[in-house]
Amino acid sequence: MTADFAPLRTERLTLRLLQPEDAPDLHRLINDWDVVRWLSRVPFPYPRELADEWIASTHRQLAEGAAWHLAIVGQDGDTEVLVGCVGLTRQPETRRAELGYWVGRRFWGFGVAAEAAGRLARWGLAHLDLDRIFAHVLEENARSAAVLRRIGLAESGRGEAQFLARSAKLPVLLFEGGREDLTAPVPLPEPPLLAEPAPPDSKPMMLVAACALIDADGRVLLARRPEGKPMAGLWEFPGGKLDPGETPEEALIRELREELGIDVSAACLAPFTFASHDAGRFHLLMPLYLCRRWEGSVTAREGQALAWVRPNKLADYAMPPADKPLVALLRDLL
Ligand SMILES: Nc1nc2c([nH]c(=O)n2[C@H]2C[C@H](O)[C@@H](COP(=O)(O)OP(=O)(O)OP(=O)(O)O)O2)c(=O)[nH]1
Repeated sequence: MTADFAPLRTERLTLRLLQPEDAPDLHRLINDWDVVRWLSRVPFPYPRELADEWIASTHRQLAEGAAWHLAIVGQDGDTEVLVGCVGLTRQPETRRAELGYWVGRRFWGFGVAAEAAGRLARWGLAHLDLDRIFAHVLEENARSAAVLRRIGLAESGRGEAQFLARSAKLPVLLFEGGREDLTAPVPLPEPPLLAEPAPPDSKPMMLVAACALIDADGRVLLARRPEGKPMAGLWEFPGGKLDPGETPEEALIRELREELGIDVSAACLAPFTFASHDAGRFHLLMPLYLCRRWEGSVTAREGQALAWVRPNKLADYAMPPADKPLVALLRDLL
């Protein structure tokens, strides 16, 4: 079974598919008691053939959508260097996945694990059907617990896990987090204010215009919030924040052209309903329009995933909390 995966990059690292040629380096790095003693499912000594088998199995699991185990590689001049591995394993029948990683001893102390694990976890929440990431670490593994905290997971309890290399069940700390915990800190843009000046202790109001595009079959277009934005991975109605001085219709015409490459006229935007939602740091006010006519064909201009969804299937798509009441109204209408 062959797998395909576009490498993920971070400031210093690349996360890519493991290749058969990585086996000797992988074996050298992992066949080290100081690495293996912290890992639950890895034997010690680590047989050389196991490196080949493991690499082949990562391709199978990735092709099946069961797990994404990747090589962490760094750059030493022009040479690529294997540093460790990081993986996400889907828990069957849930929207949860387990995060795991290890880093070769000579690369410890540089923040590699947090950089790689944080990147893969955020990618998973943005691109796979996941809502929660969990992990466990040996109770005495303070270094790894610190990594998980640094990427945004919080301790959720205690348990026990079998540690193969130690032939023992040992106490572990459980960690868990969702997209609100794991989103990389993205500075929140200044929300456009509806009325100025606002009383000093009131929440800023963010005005966002959104549109349900409806095709000839009565399907609704949803777009997936890309990695790096707050709530990455959730599905939403196309649209965005109003620029200063814009009307909601002008903002939508601009956003639909920028995001989807289509031309819509104000006359084709029918006001439908609105969301008024306490979003924590601001209050979101979002008029939702319906649009059945546009020019051009809908294309993902910003690399975002798009889905044309039948009204009775809208509930299968995880959406921001503000959208929930809108979806119910839309389903009743269509
Ligand atoms: N477009 C859209 N935004 C939504 C929906 N539901 C919901 O809570 N929001 C929130 C998410 C964000 O906090 C806000 C939209 O802001 P955004 O950052 O995506 O907007 P934008 O396209 O102007 O983004 P940017 O230029 O600042 O990157 O509204 C929805 O269905 N569609």
